[in-house]
Amino acid sequence: MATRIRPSSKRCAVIGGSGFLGRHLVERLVEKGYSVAVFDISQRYQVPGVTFHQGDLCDKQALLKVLKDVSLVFHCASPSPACDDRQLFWKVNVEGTRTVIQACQEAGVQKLILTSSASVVFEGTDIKNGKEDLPYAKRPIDYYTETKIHQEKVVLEACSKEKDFLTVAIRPHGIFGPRDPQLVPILVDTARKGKMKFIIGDGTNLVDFTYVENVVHGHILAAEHLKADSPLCGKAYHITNDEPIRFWDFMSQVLIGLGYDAPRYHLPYSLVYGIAMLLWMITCLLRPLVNIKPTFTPMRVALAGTHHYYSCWRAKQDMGYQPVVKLQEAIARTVASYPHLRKEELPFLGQSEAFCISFGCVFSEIRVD
Ligand SMILES: NC(=O)C1=CN([C@@H]2O[C@H](COP(=O)(O)OP(=O)(O)OC[C@H]3O[C@@H](n4cnc5c(N)ncnc54)[C@H](O)[C@@H]3O)[C@@H](O)[C@H]2O)C=CC1
Ligand SMILES: CC(C)=CCC[C@@H](C)[C@H]1CC[C@H]2C3=C(CC[C@]12C)[C@@]1(C)CCC(=O)C[C@@H]1CC3
Repeated sequence: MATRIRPSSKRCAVIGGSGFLGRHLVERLVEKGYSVAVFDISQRYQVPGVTFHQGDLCDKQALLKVLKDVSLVFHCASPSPACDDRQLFWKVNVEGTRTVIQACQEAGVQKLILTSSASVVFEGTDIKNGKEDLPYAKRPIDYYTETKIHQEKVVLEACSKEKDFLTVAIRPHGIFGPRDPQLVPILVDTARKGKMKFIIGDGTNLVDFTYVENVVHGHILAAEHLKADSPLCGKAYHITNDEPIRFWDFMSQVLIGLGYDAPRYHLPYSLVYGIAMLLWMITCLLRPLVNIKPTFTPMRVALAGTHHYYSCWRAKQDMGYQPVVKLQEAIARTVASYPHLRKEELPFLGQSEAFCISFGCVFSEIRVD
């Protein structure tokens, strides 16, 4: 019988390595002396020593070519939550992840680290210091979350010491940092349209925002601690900054840092959530005709108006996790990394004019892409 030669434990692949988190992860892995192969549907950068493989993770043959001499795989690919395309989420996050597992097993990969999401337990109601044993959301708010739940289950169930295939899921929350295509750009876009004048709810809700380097640190620690006799096998781990902050204070600090005004007028949470739900249903009905993308989706409103912060005690205990960049330093670095999103000086608008325009915008403007 032919014996399989084990690839070095420092040979790894990052599926989704062209993305925001993926690229930060690749850069850190290279710094730490790993040899890295990136697998992604698109290539967006080049790093010396990193090999790029363009392909769809639903294509097992394409994956096998990359995974054949790799012992460790990070899977951080997903369609953007903003696309709200149920079929695509199922195809990539659930079916595609099954394909990733099969390809890993066939290629002899020993460890798979999944980027899941703390949102897998979020149903739109308060979560305070949530632990990993909270049940999965029975009624997930959006299709993205629905498929992240299935994806995490599939990966954790595949963990098998007998098959020499170990898995772990990292659940970050609200990742931010340089090059993020989502949080800061959407926030600035919303502010530029005059829609960021309102605080949803009383503004006291605490939330986790996690700096990308801390998320990367959690992934690498997980990879290095995942062994057959370790408690990590088949488990999920919250990775946060461990400094919950009021959602609206975080938004205000980023906005002010970039030269925009902080939101200050309050709107009742249930009113905004109801309107967001109604708008979402209308967009679904109209979808065969036009693709409308409302800024305030039910998920975003729920995230903006409720407490949702998580304990990372399990990661501290099992893998020695501690955030490496504190929140205030992380916000300062992030703001400094977006000079192109700074506010350009515009003619002065009176406070009452600004209020009327913004109030109208929030509820009436629907963007047709
Ligand atoms: N951004 C956030 O706040 C959070 C993100 N996550 C998770 O972290 C992971 C990374 O997210 P981001 O870096 O923010 O997203 P991103 O959109 O920047 O990166 C995702 C990458 O996946 C690639 N991809 C998508 N479909 C693919 C396919 N079929 N085959 C191969 N590659 C494919 C994309 O091209 C992209 O490069 C995702 O799994 C996401 O669910 C979890 C919690 C919070
Ligand atoms: C209310 C509003 C329009 C605020 C602008 C910022 C939002 C776009 C972000 C605030 C919290 C973010 C967040 C995610 C996406 C961007 C935000 C809604 C995720 C849904 C991304 C994917 C996940 O797995 C969970 C994230 C939670 C926080």
